[in-house]
Amino acid sequence: MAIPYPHFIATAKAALDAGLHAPSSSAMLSQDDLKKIAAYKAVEYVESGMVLGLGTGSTARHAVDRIGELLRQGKLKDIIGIPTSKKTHEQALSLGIPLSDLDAHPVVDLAIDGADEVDPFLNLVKGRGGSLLREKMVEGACKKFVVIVDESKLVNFLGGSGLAMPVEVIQFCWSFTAARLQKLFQDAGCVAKLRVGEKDEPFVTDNGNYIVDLYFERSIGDLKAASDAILQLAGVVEHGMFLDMATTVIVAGELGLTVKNK
Ligand SMILES: O=C[C@H](O)[C@H](O)[C@H](O)COP(=O)(O)O
Repeated sequence: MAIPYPHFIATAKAALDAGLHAPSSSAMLSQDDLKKIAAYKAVEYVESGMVLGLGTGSTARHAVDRIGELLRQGKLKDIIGIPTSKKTHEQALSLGIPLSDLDAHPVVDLAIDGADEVDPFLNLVKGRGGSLLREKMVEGACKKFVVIVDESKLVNFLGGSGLAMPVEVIQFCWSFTAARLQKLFQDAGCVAKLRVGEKDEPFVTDNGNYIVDLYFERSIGDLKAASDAILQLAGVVEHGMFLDMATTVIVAGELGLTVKNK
């Protein structure tokens, strides 16, 4: 059940610190406000001394900002951040968050990150912003993975938004790999497209790879089977389905906050 904002805001110091005031109507909250509310709620899970996975994207950015702020205020101490992208690395550095990596810290206490889609079983699609491989490595190594979304990210089934399901592929013969991916899901009406960035050049990930976006007309059915089939293709590095990884999903919606636990 959703916690209505007036109640949440009256009881959550974090939201007040965020400069969010009890809304007289939900119309006062923008999508970015919702992302920020979810992010600040997630940061309540952070304790001094933790090794933290720092997510990527417009929602996770608020959580990283908040962690930096609490460190500056001395309300959090001895945090070590493991960034999931170059962009987050830069953001965390600029905030003075001490950073490390999985080589030095193979066990991560808690990761906080956004998602592009969340299904009713807390399976996710991630990577529409171009980060997925490092996210999957860091979030796969964490004891607790808190996902933060606004309610527009909720879907009945993965791929159900009609938007991309990203697959990171090596550059070599990417077109061959894209064709094989499309064939794999032809029953779901799959169309595979190379992601392009600025100047119509292929988008290149932090790891020097390309992304092939898969679009589905229908459900792909068994997600585990789909995941295994994708990963079996030589040329595929990783895909954006995060199955059975999230331990908590915090959803900020028009009517309030909902916390879903695995
Ligand atoms: O590639 C990007 C990451 O997977 C993001 O966490 C995901 O796309 C959600 O991003 P946003 O919070 O900007 O919607």
